[in-house]
Amino acid sequence: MNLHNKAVTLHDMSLRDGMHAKRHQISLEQMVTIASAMDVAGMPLIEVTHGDGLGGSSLNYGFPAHSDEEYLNAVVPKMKNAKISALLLPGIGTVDHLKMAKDCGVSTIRVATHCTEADVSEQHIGMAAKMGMDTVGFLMMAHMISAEKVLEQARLMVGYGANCIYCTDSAGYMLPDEVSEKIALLRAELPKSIEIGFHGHHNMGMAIANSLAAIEAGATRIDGSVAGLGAGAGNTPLEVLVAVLKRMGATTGIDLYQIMDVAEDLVVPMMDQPIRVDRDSLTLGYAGVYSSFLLFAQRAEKKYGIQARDILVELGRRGTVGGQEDMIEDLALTMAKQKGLI
Ligand SMILES: C[C@H](O)CC(=O)C(=O)O
Ligand SMILES: [Mn+2]
Repeated sequence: MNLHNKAVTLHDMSLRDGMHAKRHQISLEQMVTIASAMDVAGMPLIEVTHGDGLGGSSLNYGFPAHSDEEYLNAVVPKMKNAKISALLLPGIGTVDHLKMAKDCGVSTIRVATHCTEADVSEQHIGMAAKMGMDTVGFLMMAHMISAEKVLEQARLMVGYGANCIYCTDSAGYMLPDEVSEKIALLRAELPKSIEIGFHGHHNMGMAIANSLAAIEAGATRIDGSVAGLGAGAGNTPLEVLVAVLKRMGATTGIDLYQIMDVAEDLVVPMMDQPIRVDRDSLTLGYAGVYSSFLLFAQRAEKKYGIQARDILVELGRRGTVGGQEDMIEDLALTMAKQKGLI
């Protein structure tokens, strides 16, 4: 693979996807300290919001330690070079949330939909683009559909005004060949002015390999998390990706030793549990399940005595997608009744 002199924009998720792993309980001080250290290390883009994006605070998704507005107002003014992004899932985040984020100084808005539902992003993408924001269409659970279907949905988002399209492996299910196929088709068929991005999860141990496959196929924006802090087995560990890209001659603008230190000294000590490929997170990848379902399934295991792995396999078999968090407890209850446990 020849990535010599290839410029890659890395985008940190530890303070947004990592919110899932932290049950949305990151303090303002932790947000500011970690974001500031990443800024100094040269991280160009950092995402800050509830794990489920703007407006995610709810019984269904979990109540955070602070509101999105509080997090953004704490972090944005402290950034010297890094830009701050916010995620928005139409139906959870509203147009008012979008305006609030813009007023707080957010520069990049990432409008996320299930991979077959790009049509619900028209209003939010349209408004973000009109406000002059870097506007990203983020197609989640992209393993569930063919490359041609991803392209069809991406074209809708581009038509609404997105200047960048993400192929998102929310379940950490994809293997490098699938990433290559999907990214290559997007790159070949979308206008050259549209950037392509990839967001991976490490549930099958493939996050670095998949990110490299994405770059080789034409992606220029790659998501990851310092120390991998993210849902499931976490996101692509950025300090590792920086080291790999450096060895391959690609450029990220990030200082390797500084980002290693952010991972080791700031992010790892904040983890509530090790973020690793274990039997439950591996099951997410193997069965193609939305990564943020992990802690919900583990809580249901404690409550109803059904193994999280069995719950996750059944969620995969049923083809559940993001937004169906309330089904997890319901399913565990049904399984427990069937087994005569309650
Ligand atoms: C709301 C999800 O956590 C977005 C994401 O990071 C993914 O689909 O993966
Ligand atoms: Mn994710």
